[in-house]
Amino acid sequence: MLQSLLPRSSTAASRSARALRCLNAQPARRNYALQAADASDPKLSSIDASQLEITKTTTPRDLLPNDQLVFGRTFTDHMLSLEWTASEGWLKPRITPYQNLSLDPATCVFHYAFEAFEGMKAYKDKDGNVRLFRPDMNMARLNRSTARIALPTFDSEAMIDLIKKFVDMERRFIPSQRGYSLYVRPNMIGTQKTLGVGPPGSALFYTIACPVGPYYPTGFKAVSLEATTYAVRAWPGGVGNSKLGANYAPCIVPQMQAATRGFHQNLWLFEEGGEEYVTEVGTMNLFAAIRNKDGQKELLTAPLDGTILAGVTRDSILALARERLVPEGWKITERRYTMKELDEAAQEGRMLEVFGSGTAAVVSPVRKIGWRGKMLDCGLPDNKEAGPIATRMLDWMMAIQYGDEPHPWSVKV
Ligand SMILES: Cc1ncc(COP(=O)(O)O)c(C=O)c1O
Repeated sequence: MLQSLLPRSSTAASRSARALRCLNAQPARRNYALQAADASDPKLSSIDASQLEITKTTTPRDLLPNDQLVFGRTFTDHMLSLEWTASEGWLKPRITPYQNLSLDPATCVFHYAFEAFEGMKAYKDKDGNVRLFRPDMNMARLNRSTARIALPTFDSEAMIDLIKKFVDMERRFIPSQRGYSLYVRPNMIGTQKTLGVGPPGSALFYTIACPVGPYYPTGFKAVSLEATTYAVRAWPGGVGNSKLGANYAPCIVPQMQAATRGFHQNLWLFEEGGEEYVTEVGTMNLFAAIRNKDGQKELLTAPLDGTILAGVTRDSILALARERLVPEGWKITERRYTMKELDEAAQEGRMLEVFGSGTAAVVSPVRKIGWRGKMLDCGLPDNKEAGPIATRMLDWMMAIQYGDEPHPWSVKV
């Protein structure tokens, strides 16, 4: 047993030593986020983007009519790939025709879930320019995720350059209409052929992309959530703040069970000291707008304590709220809050609105939350599908994403 836990090479040994130092360096309780991957050996994370080799497809795909685009079903012509080995680091980047991977059945990703991914979007602006939204945030998060599972880290800037080149090659797949975009899925897997449990000696980074339509083709649709009280998604010291494939498969059964009771999604709680803290939804962070007991309007969301994903949309909404809602008298808070607190606010008529935030929908208004046999009314009038804050946030975010409002978050490819 001990043998199988030992690193396979001195490079792997120094990588695990660094990872351990990261873990041991965690200071106070509840600050479990791993350090950024800049602790890694620069030689093993550097990428030479100038070596990019491009092989264009000879069989370009037909474009689907916009109304037939389904998230994650149809992909573009090409993919970006980079292989990594523990002895050589990142090898020459390649853009090739989209193709199957060929991996040995003993490859470690299939057995021990060495996989981390990202989700980001490219938008076409009114002048035809293609724009990525805060790709630096996605790459920083992927580096944190891969570092957590002993996969290699990488030079974010060079990777963004490569992703820009890839997205630019696929620009014909991005419809010009407002609401459409290209969903970009960077992914990293451990590719070493071994059943030994240890840090992978080789890895593959690849990025694929699929054109997607507007999340709300006919306007907002508010959702219902069921607070899950019999299962936990993440816990202090765990990996809930990493975007690992292994975090998603276990969430499907509670999601299906919520669906059998008529809810759109389940809401993850974390119970501690007899309190049930609100954390996040399947693929969204959660915001609640309440009038607090002092009479002030407060927009609150769970803190980055290691148990939730640090959403790029969450961060953007917080920044916009601090810039644009605080002058209107709002208090913006990242703090732990409980179902009891939401229930009280709902009963006392202080619940203003609740919405999820994520790359897919930007904001997803919530009408009600089922919790321990109760149904919390989140404050939306029956004839409305979204509250004013969710509506304004969507407008503000889209203006930046589609380049209508010049902003440093929107990066031209
Ligand atoms: C678990 C989880 N929480 C939150 C989010 C929202 O993150 P982002 O705003 O970066 O899309 C996602 C989506 O990636 C997610 O999978």
